[in-house]
Amino acid sequence: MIEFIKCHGSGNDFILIDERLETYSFSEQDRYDLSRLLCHRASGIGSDGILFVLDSDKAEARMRMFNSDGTEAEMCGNGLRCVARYIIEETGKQAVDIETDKAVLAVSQVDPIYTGIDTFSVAIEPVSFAAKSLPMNFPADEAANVEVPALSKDYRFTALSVPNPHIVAVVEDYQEEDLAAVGEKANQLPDVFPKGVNVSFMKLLAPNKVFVQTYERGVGLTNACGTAMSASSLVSTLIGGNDLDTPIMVINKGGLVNCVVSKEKERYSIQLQGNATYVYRAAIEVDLEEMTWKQANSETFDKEIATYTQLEQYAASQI
Ligand SMILES: N[C@@H](CCC[C@H](N)C(=O)O)C(=O)O
Repeated sequence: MIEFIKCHGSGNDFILIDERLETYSFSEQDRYDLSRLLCHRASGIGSDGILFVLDSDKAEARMRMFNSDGTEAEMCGNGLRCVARYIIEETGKQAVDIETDKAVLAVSQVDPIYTGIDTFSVAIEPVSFAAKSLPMNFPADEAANVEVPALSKDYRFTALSVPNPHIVAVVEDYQEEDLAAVGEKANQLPDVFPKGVNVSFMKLLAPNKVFVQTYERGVGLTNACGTAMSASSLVSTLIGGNDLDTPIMVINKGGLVNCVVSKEKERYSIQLQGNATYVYRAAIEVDLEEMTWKQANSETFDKEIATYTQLEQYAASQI
């Protein structure tokens, strides 16, 4: 029997499982199997990934994030906001640290980005433009607004890790199929991106306002990707579209977030601020040998779902 919360950040949806609550004692294979079984949109619960919450000796808790294909990511921005809410509500503190794969990150509850939406801010770091940090095999140390001939002749990309790997193209307009095709191809080029890569198309809408959509490694097209919106905000700032230390409104297919890009002694960091909405809480019986599951009970969060619909409508009106 596994208890979980179905939640989302900007429509990027997750199954949050607190491994500390029960003695689940998942093995690495179990986490891989659970992700493939439960995230499946047709035969599972359906989600972009699973957020496992664990004990930490460095922070209030630890987050591990698995994509729907069972691979583990170094970081997940929208997911971290959901885990931030969970731990902040559990501890009653307004700010805590959460351990992630590559860093211990500060998270806090902040002023709402939209009326009635509890809002959480998470640090997105470390940031690196070194091609090897993704890793990306590229003839120069950095790939800033470059053509990647093996990938596409139509777009130019900037590569950065935050710390999961991203490439961002600034586009005027695009068809979703084009993003899907480029994203799929990028994740079939192990000679260029040995660990795969998240691919984003960003439109500059106005000063401090952008639209971002992402083909996520291990998932495919998603409503939003928090680390991608953070990476894109940084890229847009570097090309002069946005200001440092100023909220950038990032519209996405599932809503909107604010990203604040800062620079201290040549080091960039980003604050990603947005919703962490609970959709329902449930318990399921899972048989990992048979790879089957069945739902035992559930409780939905109707009020916050309804409030989030208003934010979605507002976001759509901003494009
Ligand atoms: N949706 C996430 C990122 C999830 C991981 C990504 N697919 C990867 O493999 O790096 C986010 O909100 O950042």
